[in-house]
Amino acid sequence: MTAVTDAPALAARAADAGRPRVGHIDFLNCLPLYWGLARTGSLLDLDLRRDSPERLSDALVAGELDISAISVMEYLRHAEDLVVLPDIAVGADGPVMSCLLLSKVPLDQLDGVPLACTTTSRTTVRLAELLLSEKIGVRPEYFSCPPDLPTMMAGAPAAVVIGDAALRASLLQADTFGFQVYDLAEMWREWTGLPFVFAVFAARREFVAEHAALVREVHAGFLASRALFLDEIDVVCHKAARWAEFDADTLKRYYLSALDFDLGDRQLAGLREFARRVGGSAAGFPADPGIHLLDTERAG
Ligand SMILES: C=C(O[C@@H]1C=C(C(=O)O)C=C[C@H]1O)C(=O)O
Repeated sequence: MTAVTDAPALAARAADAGRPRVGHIDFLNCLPLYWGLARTGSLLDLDLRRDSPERLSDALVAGELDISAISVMEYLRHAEDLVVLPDIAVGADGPVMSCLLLSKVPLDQLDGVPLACTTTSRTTVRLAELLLSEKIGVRPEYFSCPPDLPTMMAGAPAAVVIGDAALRASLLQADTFGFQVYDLAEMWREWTGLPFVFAVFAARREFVAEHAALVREVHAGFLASRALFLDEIDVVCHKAARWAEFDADTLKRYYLSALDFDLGDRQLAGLREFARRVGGSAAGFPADPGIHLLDTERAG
């Protein structure tokens, strides 16, 4: 794994350049952060890469980024190399609206049936597999597919989708394709009573060791951005509705009632419960992984 071995050198180079390399999920779910970073001017202090979650996850693990959102499955696999930023995440404590299982047949009929999984997700696809095997008692034939709904549904009666593609599928395309929509965060909540965390924000451990104050600054910038977004939510949703496919009320519902951007004790309990249920040698991480949180008071 050359990329991982080179990571400290890459991190040192980035810090020399003065701006940390930060990964940002290019979905509507992370618009709150982007809005705030742009409004406060913090955006100019970051070397920001906007990309889909699976690519950002790989880039953080490879040391091509210093701080990034990372899909929880990838975080758990590389928890030893990463430090989690507290109080911020992408999750839900009930229906999330954008991490969905779509199916043309009842879920208990999915045994042995092809099920298309979006290539953009590492966590939601694992959550779907967990719920289907443990809660519903079926084992479909999972295959990866780019997040294009016609292609996914041409090859299978069911699909797992996330992000904007999932919002589009449930809000705009369900009638055309004739599937039922199952919200995976809602199913998790009913099953466990806990919130679900899909992505955390993490910094590479050696980057924190060398640039703790900078990481704390970026973290504070994220929290301030989210707060500013919430103050200005009506304006943001009206502006975003001009170019997004969804109206302002739908966006506001997504940000205020569906997504949960916190990472506190309850969310960490949800994350640990997920690790307990899916961890083991096949997953590539233990059922009880150590979660290192950034010390926001002193050096990280
Ligand atoms: C809520 C969401 O959370 C996401 C789900 C992810 C995954 O399944 O791997 C990764 C990052 C997040 O974007 C979403 O994409 O809609």
